[in-house]
Amino acid sequence: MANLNLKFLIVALLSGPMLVLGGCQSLNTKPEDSLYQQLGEREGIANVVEDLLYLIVEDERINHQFKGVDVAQFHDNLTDQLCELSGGPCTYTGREMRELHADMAITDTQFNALAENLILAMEQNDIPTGAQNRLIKQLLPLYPDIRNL
Ligand code: HEM
Repeated sequence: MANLNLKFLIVALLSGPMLVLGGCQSLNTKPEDSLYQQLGEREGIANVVEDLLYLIVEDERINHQFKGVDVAQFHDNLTDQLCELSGGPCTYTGREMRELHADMAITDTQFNALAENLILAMEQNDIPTGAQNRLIKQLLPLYPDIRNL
């Protein structure tokens, strides 16, 4: 998993699970639910971000990058960002993505590790697979800024 290519991850995330599990979604999710609602609104997103933080701390591929980070602020800002990106009534007020990550020399492996942990955190919070895929898709445009490309 550590060497997983981003493209492979995305293709796997967007095609495989959707095809295999897409049919199941309709059993427990109303099609008109917005992504924000499927994530459990701001409270649900805050729970996902909290679990993501625990997973980051355990993950030796990326935890060194987070030493000294203000955890409460990180939690608040990432929650607002995911809330806004999922169509919720939040406004991300933190610093711009490129500026924040510019000095971190983030690799593809590290980017994928964070995406993988976010998916695991969503799994832990019983977020439907289709909603997981849709959130990851919303994050893809941030990739060049976070990788400083
Ligand atoms: C889709 C991927 C990512 C998203 C959406 C994202 C989002 C964010 C957001 C919203 C913040 C602001 C939090 C704050 O104000 O404290 C932030 C900060 C930060 N991010 Fe990311 N990030 C991503 C990937 C990564 C990766 C892969 C790493 C390192 C492996 C990383 C390391 C950090 C660190 C260390 C900070 C704190 C910077 C500081 O306080 O100066 N991020 N990120």
